[in-house]
Amino acid sequence: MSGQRVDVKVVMLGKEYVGKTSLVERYVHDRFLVGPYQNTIGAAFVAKVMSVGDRTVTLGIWDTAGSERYEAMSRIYYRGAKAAIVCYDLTDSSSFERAKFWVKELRNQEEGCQIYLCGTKSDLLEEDRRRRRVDFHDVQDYADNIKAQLFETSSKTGQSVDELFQKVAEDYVSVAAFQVMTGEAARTNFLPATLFLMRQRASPAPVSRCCQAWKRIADALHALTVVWGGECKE
Ligand SMILES: Nc1nc2c(ncn2[C@@H]2O[C@H](COP(=O)(O)OP(=O)(O)OP(=O)(O)O)[C@@H](O)[C@H]2O)c(=O)[nH]1
Repeated sequence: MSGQRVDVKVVMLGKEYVGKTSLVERYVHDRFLVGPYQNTIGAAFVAKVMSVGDRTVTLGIWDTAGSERYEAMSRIYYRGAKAAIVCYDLTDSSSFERAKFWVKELRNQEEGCQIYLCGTKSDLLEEDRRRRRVDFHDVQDYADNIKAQLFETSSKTGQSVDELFQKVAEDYVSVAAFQVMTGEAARTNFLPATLFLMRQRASPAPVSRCCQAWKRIADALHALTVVWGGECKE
């Protein structure tokens, strides 16, 4: 990991053999490894620096093991993730059921995590349409329901792989910009709201002029303290 600062924690989830590692390999190293399948054990981490407009964003990608044997471990890796790429194999309907399992988990455990559904191995459908086992429209309806984005990719040809990760980074940048904006709004609204509260609290009880003057000074000092304290918290 070499202590690199990561902007977005991304976790890859999905049944074993759906092609999570191949997706990461294609995106990070632009290659497709052929040869005997090697299942991931535990999880693997890789960071990739990319650009979104004039911003540099570092994605920290956790590639988890799909085998149910490692399910408990995968849970550790999605903690605090800003984005989850939930993969299923377009030629294997059971892998889509497993994807739904992960979506449910994320919805229950990681509210702030943006979900990207990814149907893998689309090249196999190019070869033979009849191999499709997961209907595009069904998944699109499901994705709309859970407010997820849907991609169909091929790590073999590279189809839509860059687009998927680019979207993850772009969404991160726009959400971060939105948070800065709303943070600003909260700060600018803070002052008038505080003063309004101070005014409510300062409604005068019948006291002497001298007491009133001291009270005003005390209120003003208190208002300053509250405003100052609020600004420091930002
Ligand atoms: N044709 C084709 N085969 C793919 C594609 N992606 C992955 N595969 C193959 O599918 C098998 C599983 O790929 P992996 O990337 O290892 O799958 P995984 O989801 O990481 O598997 P686990 O580590 O067990 O969770 C390998 O034999 C890959 O070569 C693809 O886009 N097209």
